[in-house]
Amino acid sequence: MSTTPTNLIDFLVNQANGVKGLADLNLPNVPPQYFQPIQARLNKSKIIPQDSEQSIPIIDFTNWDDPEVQDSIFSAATNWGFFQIVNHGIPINLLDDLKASVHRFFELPVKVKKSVKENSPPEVVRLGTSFSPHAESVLEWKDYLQLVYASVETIHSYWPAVCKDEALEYMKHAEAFIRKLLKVLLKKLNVNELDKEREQTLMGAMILSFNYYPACPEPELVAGVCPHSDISSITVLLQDGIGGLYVRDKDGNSWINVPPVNGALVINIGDVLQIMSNGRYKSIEHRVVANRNKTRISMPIFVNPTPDSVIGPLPEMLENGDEPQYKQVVFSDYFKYFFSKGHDGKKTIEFAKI
Ligand SMILES: O=C(O)CCC(=O)C(=O)O
Ligand SMILES: [Fe+2]
Repeated sequence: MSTTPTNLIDFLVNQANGVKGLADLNLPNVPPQYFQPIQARLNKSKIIPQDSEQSIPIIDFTNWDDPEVQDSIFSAATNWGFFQIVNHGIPINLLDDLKASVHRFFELPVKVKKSVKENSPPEVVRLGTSFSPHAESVLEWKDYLQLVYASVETIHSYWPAVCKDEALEYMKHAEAFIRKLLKVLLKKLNVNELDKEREQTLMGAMILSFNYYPACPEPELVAGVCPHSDISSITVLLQDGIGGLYVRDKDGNSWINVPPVNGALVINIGDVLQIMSNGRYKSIEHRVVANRNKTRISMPIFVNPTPDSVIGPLPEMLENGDEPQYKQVVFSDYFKYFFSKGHDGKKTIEFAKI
């Protein structure tokens, strides 16, 4: 019978087995390095039942120019910080092809993944497990591949062949959708034009991430992802049909499921847009639970500023005399701070608070 590898971090990280390699050993129990403290676990009493009044809004984007549609986006971003979009204009078959390519990538032999890990420049492709294995006290039950949306030449040189075409095709379509959505979100903050400089600040650096959560023998003890808010301006997430994403409720103590909706994209406001909107839009905490029987995948696009962008409340948000709640920060400093610790709820944004 298999046993837990003696040097777990070496097995997971250096040998590039990831938590998928651990799950493939079919151990009956989870190694203690994955045990969440009891008070941090998501038990049923903290989950709001699915049929309750409270659920994340679902918005049809077909007529995105229509003021009513724009109002519903504004209201979702203000009151929820999370919503789902259907009819976003990205062909459904591209979403399905992308999901298939994610499975293909993670099912590659470990030696191939190890070579991806060792031979890719980290500013273009990163393969990893958990969140910050060297900085966090408890590991997360997740592997990931991050593909930076760089120049076409760089993409062709470094994105892994098994998923390159699908990922690139998806990103080309997603980029057009993201520009429209940001236009709406900014228009509602009295910013009528998305000039080149603002575009760089809002969406100058995008990362497509593949998250892989293998089936877990003891899901109640672990976290797929611990509570955190994203540092992006927005995140555009495609999830498969398994489910497992939860959003913190306004009351602060309970969690609301984001149910998989076929063909939908889950949008959440990130810290950058909370800061730029001077707190009008909310970057809400979310987390992922592991599944006992099934592997789950999700594919977020982190729509980030370029590293040298300076982030702060938009002048338009201070015109009527409102006090700024946040100072100006360089995005690369904010990014470094986020990764210098484990996932830690809404703590990162303290870095920018006045
Ligand atoms: O897998 C998910 O549904 C969400 C993942 C997530 O929150 C993240 O990668 O930041
Ligand atoms: Fe997230």
